[in-house]
Amino acid sequence: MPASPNRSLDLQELMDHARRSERIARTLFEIEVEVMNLSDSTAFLDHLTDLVLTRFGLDRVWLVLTDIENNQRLCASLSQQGAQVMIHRVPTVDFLRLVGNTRMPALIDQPQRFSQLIPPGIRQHIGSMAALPLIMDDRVVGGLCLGSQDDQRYQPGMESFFLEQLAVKASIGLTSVWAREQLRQLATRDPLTGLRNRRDLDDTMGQELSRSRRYTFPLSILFIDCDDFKQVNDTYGHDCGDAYLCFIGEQLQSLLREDDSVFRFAGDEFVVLLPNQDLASAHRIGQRFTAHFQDLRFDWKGKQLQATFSWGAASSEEGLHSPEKLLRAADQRLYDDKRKRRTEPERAPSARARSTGYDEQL
Ligand SMILES: Nc1nc2c(ncn2[C@@H]2O[C@H](COP(=O)(O)OP(=O)(O)OP(=O)(O)O)[C@@H](O)[C@H]2O)c(=O)[nH]1
Repeated sequence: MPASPNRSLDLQELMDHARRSERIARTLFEIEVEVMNLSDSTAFLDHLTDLVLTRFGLDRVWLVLTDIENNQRLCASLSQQGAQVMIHRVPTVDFLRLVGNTRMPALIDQPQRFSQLIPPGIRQHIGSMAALPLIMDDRVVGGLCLGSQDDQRYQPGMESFFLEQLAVKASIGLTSVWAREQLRQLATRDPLTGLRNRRDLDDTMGQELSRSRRYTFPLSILFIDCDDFKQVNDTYGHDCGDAYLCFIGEQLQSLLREDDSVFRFAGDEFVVLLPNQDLASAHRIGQRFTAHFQDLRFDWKGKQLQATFSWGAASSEEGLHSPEKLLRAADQRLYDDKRKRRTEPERAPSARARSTGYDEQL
């Protein structure tokens, strides 16, 4: 029996709908494949928002993050890594009041009523939007927001199956990439100072030495050890000692170029890696550190403490081509320096011998 005109139209509509669904499912799959192996949350979110924006022809895509504790660290990490994604912070109570805690996409065709969810600079461009809940460790941490100038594109009650899928994929992806990032952080960072740790130093030195051989440039290091640090702990307590180490780490880091890195080697010892710098420039940098700390005081509850340290330099240009040889040579020179400073204080006065006129000296 021939199909009635109405029936063939329904069938056509059905087929169009099926094709459209297939295209969306394929695009979602392609996006998932493109972001699944990214190694940090910045790359993941930058890439994801960019792909969603372009592949689905949206006008704006941004991230809303609530003020729960875990988000502070995520935000700090995103800003440190120079994330491009637009991030809008919203108090948790306001987010849940506007979007609800149903874990379903919120479809919004009256953005003026939801303006708190939209970064001020783009409010005039949003006619309708979808806020897809982002869930990490079973908590709503914010939303991936898709905005269109078209005020009909998202309307409450419309079919949202693919938006739900995108919300789940984004949540799973972000949770997994953030967990990997945290693990990496634990493995390579010193928990007290936040500096790179000794394990990372071993790996990085090996890589930098290979690079220095391949491209024939020197790799130099500075080994730094605080003077009389035990006295800081004994006099002012362990908390003060901890803060003192953080202070030294921050100061060293602030004095270095982008290519150079500072590591906490152990206790009160730090190592600075100077790729493409010869022994003479390592010496200049060591002297610069000493001069910088001479004029600086560490403030501990109103007491002004002077931080001093000894250092030794070593370089691959001296024929030291393994991490162990470089570290051993620099460590030996550091202790020569320390001994000299103690036996000949007038040549290199240590903090104990120096009169600074400040409240406290070490
Ligand atoms: N507060 C604090 N102290 C630490 C930490 N790690 C190691 N220490 C302490 O650092 C001190 C290092 O002492 P020493 O190796 O004798 O070094 P020093 O007192 O600087 O003496 P010299 O190196 O000879 O100038 C020890 O008392 C350790 O307990 C830490 O993470 N925090």
